[in-house]
Amino acid sequence: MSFMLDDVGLTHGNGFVALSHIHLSAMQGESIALIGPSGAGKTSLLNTIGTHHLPTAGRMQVLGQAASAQSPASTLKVLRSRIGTVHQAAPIPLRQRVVTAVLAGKLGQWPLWKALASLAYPQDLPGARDALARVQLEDKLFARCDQLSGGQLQRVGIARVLYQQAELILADEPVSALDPALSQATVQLLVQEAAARNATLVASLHAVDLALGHFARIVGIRDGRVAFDLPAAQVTDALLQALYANADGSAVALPTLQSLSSTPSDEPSATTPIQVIACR
Ligand SMILES: Nc1ncnc2c1ncn2[C@@H]1O[C@H](COP(=O)(O)OP(=O)(O)OP(=O)(O)O)[C@@H](O)[C@H]1O
Repeated sequence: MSFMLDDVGLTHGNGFVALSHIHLSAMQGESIALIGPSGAGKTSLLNTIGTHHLPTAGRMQVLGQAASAQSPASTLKVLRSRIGTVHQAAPIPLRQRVVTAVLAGKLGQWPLWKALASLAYPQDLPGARDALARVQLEDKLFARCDQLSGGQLQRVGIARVLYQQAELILADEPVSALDPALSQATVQLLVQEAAARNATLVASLHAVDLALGHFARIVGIRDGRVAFDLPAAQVTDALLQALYANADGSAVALPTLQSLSSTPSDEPSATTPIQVIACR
């Protein structure tokens, strides 16, 4: 078992209930896409599995370890070093060099002396170069992060997780800053990487076609709850319509790679039809 959430709830400090009654588990090596409308709770769920938020209700186990608000900080620190996270906006100091940002993937696994030394003298140039080559950024090894575009920075965040070789990869909208072709290639890279190392991958995606095209298991999230948890081939158009429907029940066009890339805001276009090609 990679993780198990048993009736988990998450209430934020301001009293907002972001997640309720979540039952979700994954075997080691599974790849899962989280989909659902904006504000549904996908990021909250990923942050909870990653132990950055701890459940305020229910029980959670991650990588064989119980994780709760009562867990010792040292236990959570070790656990987090085994989890790789790709953020929507990579939390990378902009003055840092790309090589340092990638090598930071293993800071939690290295002894303190090596981690500190790596800040001044990068400790594993070939490893960083390899990871960057996989996201087509080999030539940016010594660039400063503030010289990169938003999409390049997002790919540096992905290279960092590839370098980390985590047992559990949590990717929160990992391709939101990439064009459709690069989005496809990058999601495929993450899925292939996880499969090759038997790592578990959970990715939240706005584009429904991207999720259905690359992931065997799809979890729909709405209003902080699991709306469905199904093999991609069993996710019907009716389920998707219900997942994304407006609060008054009226239908919306489903968000696709194409509609999202041609719409400046994160609102899906009202006209784009979706072509569902399920992953088998
Ligand atoms: N730290 C916080 N404190 C209070 N409320 C929060 C906090 N973080 C998130 N929320 C609220 O929880 C709800 C779920 O947010 P979340 O970011 O998990 O949704 P999401 O499905 O990832 O959305 P999106 O697709 O737009 O990124 C939202 O209403 C959000 O405003």
